[in-house]
Amino acid sequence: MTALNASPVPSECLGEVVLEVTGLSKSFVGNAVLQSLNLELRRGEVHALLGENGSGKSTFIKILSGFHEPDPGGLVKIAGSDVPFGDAEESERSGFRFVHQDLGLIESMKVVDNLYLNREFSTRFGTLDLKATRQRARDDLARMGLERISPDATVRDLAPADRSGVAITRALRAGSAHPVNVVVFDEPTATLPDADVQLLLQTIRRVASSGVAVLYVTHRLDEVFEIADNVTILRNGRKVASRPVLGLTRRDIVKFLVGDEFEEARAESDAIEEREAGEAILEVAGLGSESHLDVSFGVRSGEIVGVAGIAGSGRESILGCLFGATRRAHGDVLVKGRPVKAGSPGDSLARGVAYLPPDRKARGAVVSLSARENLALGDPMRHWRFPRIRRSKERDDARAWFKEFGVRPPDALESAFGTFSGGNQQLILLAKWLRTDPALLLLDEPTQGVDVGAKARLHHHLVDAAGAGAAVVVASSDADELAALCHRVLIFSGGRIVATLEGADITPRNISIHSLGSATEDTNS
Ligand SMILES: Nc1ncnc2c1ncn2[C@@H]1O[C@H](COP(=O)(O)OP(=O)(O)OP(=O)(O)O)[C@@H](O)[C@H]1O
Repeated sequence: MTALNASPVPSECLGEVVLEVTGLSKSFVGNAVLQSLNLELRRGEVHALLGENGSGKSTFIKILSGFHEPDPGGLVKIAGSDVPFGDAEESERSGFRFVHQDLGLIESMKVVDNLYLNREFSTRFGTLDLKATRQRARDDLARMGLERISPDATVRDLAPADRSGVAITRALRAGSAHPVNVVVFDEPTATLPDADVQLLLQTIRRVASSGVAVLYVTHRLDEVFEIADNVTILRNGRKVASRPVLGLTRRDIVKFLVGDEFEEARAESDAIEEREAGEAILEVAGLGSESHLDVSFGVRSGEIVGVAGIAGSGRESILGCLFGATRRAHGDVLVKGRPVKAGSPGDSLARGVAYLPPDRKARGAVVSLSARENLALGDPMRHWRFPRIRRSKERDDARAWFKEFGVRPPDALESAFGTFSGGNQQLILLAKWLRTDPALLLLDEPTQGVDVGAKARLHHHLVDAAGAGAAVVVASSDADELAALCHRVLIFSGGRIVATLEGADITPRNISIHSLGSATEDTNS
């Protein structure tokens, strides 16, 4: 067995219970978000943790990491010893390690510096022993099967999976005084392109087989079947299932996840159908930017157009550029036949363009304002009647959107945006823009971190918006999402549109093949 730990676990210990969680609960101001959770994790297993948005997954992880204290009465034991609550150092000492979606790497620095920031090895004269530090980096990366990563590479230049690999290596680096027992991955593949997902899953498998238990939080069901031995499913803070993956079907898992809403969510998703396209809403001609070369396309009223492509293809930045959030070097963007000024989000907004950026916390919302206030930001004067804004009308309006979108908790209108779970934040932001009846809706990764039920509801709202006459453009790394939603899919590669899929040709497989195929041609040329 490969030693990832400073003190490797003998192979006969594989299968031993390493984590025991008993009766763990957590309430926020009387709202019970985790209720009497019992869970066991064994050495060598990958244990998937699933649950709809707001079901309590992050709260559980935050208790394990020492960030939250649970309600009295719960117990967490690791390798037989009680873990004290509310103390991050104790959590690390007990052998918990965490790899969050936000990897926490300093992108402008080298791999070696990220791995050992403030933990370099020193010579006997007290100076830094750079040679020894670099060798340790090489050894630690090799233990993870990541020999391909140079300690001297700058993190920014690494492929996305390798960036995750560096974060994992850092979490498990040798030389730590405390053994590693449980590694928690929080949606590690959410922002990874398909091609990188496999590489990362291999690394995670390797971590588990070294004798630690892996807790793997995800919304992607395919990954559960690919990597997990066991799965636990939370609904509304309660465990509804915990069992081996073998023998479960995708349908079983979805049923556990959404309960009775299952048939409803499916029916909504099936409602997506072809519609007659109307007048031209968006016309893009010869657009060029730092990441784009001569991009031209149009979108008509009633159409939902997808944008696909691997990382670096131009897919991630085209919508921001159309909206004016980033620089346009040349080319024209017309909305309803009238030119939109380059680099001017204000002009785009004035023409009825709404933009949902991919990074909702940094650019999409004001996290300290309430959900109601964030909703109102899209159209702040809607309830203005001289001499003031009618707050009760604004509240009624927000309540109706919460209900319409199934935001949870349903009565938390006045809670700070930052206290909502990731998926519910996304629903609130989408509602904020749909509320403005935009002519053109530009959505970057609209369902990242959104669970299956909410995703179907969100898609349903987009279909409705298109049905009511909006033009919708969705850039997504999720081929299933584009295939389920779009009338047409533009495939980007090397900053250009290299293929357009329509009708029956829009399948997840075709989207992936075209995205990757064009990328290979580009590399060869
Ligand atoms: N600090 C807080 N104050 C009040 N309520 C909170 C706080 N943190 C979380 N919650 C609530 O607890 C519930 C569970 O949230 P949690 O973040 O654990 O869900 P999740 O399963 O991780 O969801 P997602 O998949 O969307 O990330 C949510 O209803 C959320 O609004």
